[in-house]
Order: sequence, then structure tokens, then C-alpha cells
Amino acid sequence: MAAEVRPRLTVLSGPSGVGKSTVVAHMRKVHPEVWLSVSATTRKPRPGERHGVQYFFVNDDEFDKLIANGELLEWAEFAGNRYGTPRGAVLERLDNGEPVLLEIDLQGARLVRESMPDAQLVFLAPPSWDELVRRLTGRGTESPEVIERRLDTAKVELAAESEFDTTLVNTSVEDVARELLALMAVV
Ligand SMILES: Nc1ncnc2c1ncn2[C@@H]1O[C@H](COP(=O)(O)OP(=O)(O)OP(=O)(O)O)[C@@H](O)[C@H]1O
Ligand SMILES: Nc1nc2c(ncn2[C@@H]2O[C@H](COP(=O)(O)O)[C@@H](O)[C@H]2O)c(=O)[nH]1
Repeated sequence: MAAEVRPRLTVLSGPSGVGKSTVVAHMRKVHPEVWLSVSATTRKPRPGERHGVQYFFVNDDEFDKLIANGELLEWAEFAGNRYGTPRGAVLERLDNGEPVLLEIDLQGARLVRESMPDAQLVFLAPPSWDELVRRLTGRGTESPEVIERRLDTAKVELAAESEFDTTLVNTSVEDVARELLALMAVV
């Protein structure tokens, strides 16, 4: 009998404001054992965000050093800031056989697919374009200019949906969190 193949690295991507962080937060409330990689970013913290929790907030020089030292599994520029996945923590968990989740943008997902072809790529889609605009605007964390920039990028990201292994439509946070857990073989 063939051994069961369980994808161990899962990448969750989708346009800004679709609800990736909300889904992951719900999932980890129900299953705190699911490990989410904490990225490094040059973006300034939003109110309530803490260093080492949502992100490692670093300056440009520090980000340059992370790249130069080969400490990032992937990195990308998104809407004027840089974001990257610390390599060490991800590889350590994968070596231990633990499921690993990355919440990263389309460019990062493409880079992970190149370097780790066994990763499963999950695209989180909005129920509609208007709902995406409502969510991103309603979150109230970005200026109108940044929202416009993120929505421009969202058009590119939505057009790349077919590159992903699976699409989940974020109509209900609870349903999507359950589906994602099943894809990660956590439940
Ligand atoms: N299923 C849903 N129904 C209604 N609102 C939702 C749903 N999922 C998320 N939201 C809301 O949409 C907004 C954006 O969600 P969130 O910040 O999780 O998006 P994101 O994809 O992580 O964005 P970014 O990529 O910019 O970090 C939040 O205000 C959140 O409460
Ligand atoms: N390529 C990467 N993209 C990342 C990483 N961490 C987060 N992200 C993505 O950036 C945008 C913007 O995030 P925000 O917190 O400023 O709203 C979003 O699509 C994230 O998924 C990363 O390490 N690499």
C-alpha cells in the first residue's frame, strides 16, 4: 500500500484585505498547535501590532542584512515595503515533521513553489470584488493612496488564481478555517 503523502508546508496567499490574517487567527484559536511563520517586514507596525508577534519589524539596513546573510527563504516588495520569511524557523519545524503555514503574497508563493515544489499553495479569494474593496477599506488601517495601490496589486493577484493548487472563497471565516485545517491534515 502506498504511504500517505501529507503536504507539510502550506502557503496561504490572496489579495490584501481578503481576510488571510482573520482566517489564520481563527484557525489558531481553535488549533493553537498550528505554527505560523512570523515574517520580517520594513512596514511600520499598525496600532496593536507587536514585534515578534504579527511581524519582526525591521529597518531597511536590517532587512538588507537578512537578505545578504541568506536568512530569508523568500522575500518580496509589496506596496512599498519589503516582507520576508525567516528560513531557519521554517526548516527547523519541517525537519521535526510539524505542519508549517506561511501567509505571504503572490510573488513569495511563486518563489516558494520554485524552491520547495512539494509545498501546497492555497489561494484565498473574496466573494466579489466589491466585498474585497469593502473589507480593505473597512479595516481602516491604510491611507486612501495605499488602499488604491493594494487594490491595483489585487487585480494582478486575482488573475493568478489558477497557479494555486486550491482556491478557498472567504465567505465564512469559520468555514474557510475548517477547510484550511483539513488541507493541512491537522484535522
Ligand atoms: N469572511 C469575512 N466576512 C467579513 N469580513 C471579513 C471576513 N474575513 C475577514 N474580514 C474582514 O476583512 C478585513 C481584512 O481582513 P484581514 O486583515 O484578515 O485581511 P488580509 O488578507 O490579512 O489582509 P492583508 O494582506 O492586507 O494583511 C478585516 O476587517 C476583517 O475583519
Ligand atoms: N512575500 C512575502 N509576503 C508577505 C510576507 N509576510 C506578509 N506578506 C504579505 O504582504 C502583504 C501585505 O501584508 P500587510 O501585513 O502589510 O497587510 C500580504 O499579502 C501578506 O500576506 C512574507 O514574508 N513574504
